[in-house]
Amino acid sequence: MAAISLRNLVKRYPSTVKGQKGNQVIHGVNAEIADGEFIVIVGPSGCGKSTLLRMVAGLEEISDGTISIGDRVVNNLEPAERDIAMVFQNYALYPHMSVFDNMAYGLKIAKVPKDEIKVRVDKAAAILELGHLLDRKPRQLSGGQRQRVAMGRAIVRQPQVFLFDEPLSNLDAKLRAQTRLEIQKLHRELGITSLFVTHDQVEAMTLAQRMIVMNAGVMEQFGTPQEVYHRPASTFVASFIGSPPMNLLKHAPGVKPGAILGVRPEHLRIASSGEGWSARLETQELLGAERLLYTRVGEEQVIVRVDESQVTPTPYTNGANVHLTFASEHVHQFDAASGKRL
Ligand SMILES: Nc1ncnc2c1ncn2[C@@H]1O[C@H](COP(=O)(O)OP(=O)(O)OP(=O)(O)O)[C@@H](O)[C@H]1O
Repeated sequence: MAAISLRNLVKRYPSTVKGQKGNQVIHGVNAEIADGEFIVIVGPSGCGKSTLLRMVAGLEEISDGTISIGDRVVNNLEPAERDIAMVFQNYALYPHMSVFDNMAYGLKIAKVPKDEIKVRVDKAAAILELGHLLDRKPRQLSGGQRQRVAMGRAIVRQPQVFLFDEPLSNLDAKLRAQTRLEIQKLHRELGITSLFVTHDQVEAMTLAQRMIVMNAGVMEQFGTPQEVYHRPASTFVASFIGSPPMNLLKHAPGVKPGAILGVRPEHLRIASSGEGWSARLETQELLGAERLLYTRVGEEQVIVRVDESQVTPTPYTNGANVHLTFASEHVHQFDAASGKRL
């Protein structure tokens, strides 16, 4: 196991057009990751999260800055010398090999003795409940089972660091939720420092001990899921984490000039009369246990999320004039120009 240190990390891809400047996709990322931590790197498509992970893995050259794993700077080390194991989105299993051989392959190459290989594969198979599938070929497995074999192959190597690149995105919603729990359990048992890339904020919130929120190659925030949800560092983080996203208003009553006021849909209350912002209820969606109310305050849309079990005896009527209130501790203020938290 090992800590990971990312210092002033920069990635520029060379231009494919001769004479043109390259494309910078990572802009000076700094992060100190403790030994044994589970870190999720989250952000929208194209924000640079895979590039960041691949730089740690040694699959992409580092343009500037340093990466350390444990007490070694790894910038110039080959992937095989970095003591990491990576789990990919497409599992990358060998189709002609059995589950056992897929898990054992890396160890065979590394010339680990045969009986030691058997001990390690059997142990990983037991942890992942793959023991009864060791003779099967990948095509005879379900997507979730293939995913576990890919994890097993990483575990048997007993690396210092696990790197996961969207490993759950090929699974259906139910299996994804179940595999999330398995990954959490695995991390509790093995305690190996892990970097996990996803574009899915629910995956990030539920798996991360701390999360790195990326936007256009910049680290917008590095914090626990609670910090990121309760104290988003920018309007980007505020609207990326949380569903539906935080309401961000420029013109509502009480918003200072040059500022943006943020309040989450779940922190707004709705009443037919009284104090607060005057709003018009335009439309609504019933999600089961919750209802989303789409209102308009002046020119701006404000979404309110209400718990269905607390619906008032008077039904919410589209077109009605309503009042929105919120507690002051739930208000977030951002600078309108930079988007940063004030
Ligand atoms: N080999 C390359 N050459 C040039 N540009 C690249 C290369 N690989 C990636 N990029 C660019 O770098 C940026 C970051 O890509 P990256 O794959 O890291 O994003 P991502 O956040 O992982 O996205 P996704 O979730 O879609 O996989 C993108 O703008 C992409 O177009």
